Amino acid sequence: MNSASTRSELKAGVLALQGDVREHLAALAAVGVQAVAVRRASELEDLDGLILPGGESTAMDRLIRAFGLAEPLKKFIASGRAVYGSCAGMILLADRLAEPAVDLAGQPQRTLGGLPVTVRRNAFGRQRESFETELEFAELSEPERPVHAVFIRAPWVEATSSGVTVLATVRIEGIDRAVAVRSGNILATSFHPEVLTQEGNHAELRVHELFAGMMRQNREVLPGAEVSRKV
Ligand SMILES: NC(=O)CC[C@H](N)C(=O)O
Repeated sequence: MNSASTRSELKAGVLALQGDVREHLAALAAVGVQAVAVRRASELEDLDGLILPGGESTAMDRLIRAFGLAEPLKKFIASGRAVYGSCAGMILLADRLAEPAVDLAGQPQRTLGGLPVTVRRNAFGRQRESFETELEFAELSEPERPVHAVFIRAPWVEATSSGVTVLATVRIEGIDRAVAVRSGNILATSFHPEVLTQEGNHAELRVHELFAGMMRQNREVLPGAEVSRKV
């Protein structure tokens, strides 16, 4: 039997259709999690968790539909296993988009949903398309040490429903904008802790550690829940 609950090592997938897949695979490996690229529904079966990487959410949405992955991914998210979306991944996890992109046929982009928030794409405006800053981030190890956060045409969380915890904010024009949130098994950040700095180190590994902790906790909450883990 090859189910998540019978393996001692945590195993996480990174959706590998588009975006910064390699960086997330490397960050997971760096925190001691077995990491695999996911392109097919069958590859979701024995995972403890899944990362939706940064990239371009409209392109990812198109590829998700083209590969028949929308329903399997929605089921995975609903199964309670840990899911983490960075940047475009946050957009894909949002239940609602403030201003979804519209394709040539006039169709608004769709999301997978699961995270009960409203997300605004490319929210920081032209002057701040890409920037780096130090953030306070709740729930991380060494909470007094700020997170080095890299934002690239990033979204923010504009509104949250109850049950959503805001873990980090950035103050823009006097308003604190949520850039890291958690709701149950779902974690999302507007920024990219997985990217490499000029020194070749990950910008931040503690977010992936938090994600690994969510996977570990899940194993305790859902011991031997093989049936519900099947996607
Ligand atoms: N770095 C990113 O993932 C950017 C997200 C991108 N702006 C989008 O809408 O999908």
